[in-house]
Amino acid sequence: MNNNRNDLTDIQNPQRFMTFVYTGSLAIIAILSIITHFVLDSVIEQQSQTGNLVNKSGQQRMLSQRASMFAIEYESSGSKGAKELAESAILQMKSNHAALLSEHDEALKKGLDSPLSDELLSLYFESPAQIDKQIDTFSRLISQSLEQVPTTPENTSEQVHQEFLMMARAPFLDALNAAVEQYERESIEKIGRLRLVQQVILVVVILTILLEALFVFRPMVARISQFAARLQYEANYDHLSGLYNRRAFFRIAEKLLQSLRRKEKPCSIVLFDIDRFKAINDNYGHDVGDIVIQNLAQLLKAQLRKHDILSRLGGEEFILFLPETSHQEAMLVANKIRIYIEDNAIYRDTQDLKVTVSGGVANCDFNESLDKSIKKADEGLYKAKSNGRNQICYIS
Ligand SMILES: Nc1nc2c(ncn2[C@@H]2O[C@H](COP(=O)(O)OP(=O)(O)OP(=O)(O)O)[C@@H](O)[C@H]2O)c(=O)[nH]1
Repeated sequence: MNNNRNDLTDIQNPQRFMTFVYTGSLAIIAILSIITHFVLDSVIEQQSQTGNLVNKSGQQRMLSQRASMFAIEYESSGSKGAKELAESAILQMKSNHAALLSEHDEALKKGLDSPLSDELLSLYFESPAQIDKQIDTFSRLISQSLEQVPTTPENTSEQVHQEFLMMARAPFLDALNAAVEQYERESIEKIGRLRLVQQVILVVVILTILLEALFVFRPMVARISQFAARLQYEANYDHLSGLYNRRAFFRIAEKLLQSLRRKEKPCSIVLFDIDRFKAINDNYGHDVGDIVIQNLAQLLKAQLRKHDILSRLGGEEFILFLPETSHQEAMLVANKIRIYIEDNAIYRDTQDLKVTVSGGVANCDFNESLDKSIKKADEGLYKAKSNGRNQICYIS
């Protein structure tokens, strides 16, 4: 028990310490959870942003085909509806193009590097794709074609028609296809990187929880158990002798007495008190007095049966509850102990220290309380002291 006491005394304020450790650990988990939440949030945001880019770039392909298809229809039929649909497709195409390049334009305006990858920059601005330029040319050609009055086939500008048709079929469509594929590739890479970050954070959170369980919660639970064990020990045991204290003695003896009453079995009380203990303290010091108490406790314990109850009532006074023992038997036991103590040194240093004890015996009357029986034993002890000490007296 001493070891436990040493372990616990290093904590000045255990309640505050445990609250601090507990809330600190939970705070770390909370912070990591918040980070995970934000990373997840940004994965979702990125997913929707990249999805949007891929979608817009895909739309460009469809719009180029749509614009050329309705422009041809307008040329051949003069349908106003076809003209409007072609114009709307071109407008939508320009607006998508502006949206796809908005971040790039913004960065250039601020004198910063373009956020677009080298591959996309090349697709938009360099030969052979030059999407930026091709969109411009394509929309201009479509607009020119729509400006013709398509009453007769002769009015149709064959050259313009051929040009945008060629564009819509080959280089422009190929460039737009390449852009969609590039956006898709970049989107997969970006989300892959974020997923990796998210997985790393998840592993860190799980590791933190495991480490906290091992190095914070486990030792904390061990300390709480030690603390509870210590409290329980102190509530029931006398710190000097290691015997039951007065409170525990009464609780256990009362219970035992009730059961013996039911079985109508006898039991006895013995009170022991060291003779002239004050002189031991005065002559050898209080520390030696303490050792005498401890040694006597061990000696008494060694003399008793397993079910006998021994307690230090206080000072140099000990009490014994002997179940299934008549007062005659109790007198024999008490005298045997008294003689043993008288004959053996209780403390050995430069010289042997011997002590004697006086005792009082009473039987537990089933019609009386435990207190009353103890009082009688105390009268016996008083009598033994008055008669010259080192003797046991019985009071009926
Ligand atoms: N060392 C030590 N002394 C204690 C402890 N508890 C009580 N005492 C001392 O025990 C002594 C008891 O003295 P008294 O009650 O006068 O009795 P006594 O000297 O034993 O004399 P008698 O009982 O009449 O034989 C006092 O000096 C107390 O200070 C303890 O835990 N340790």
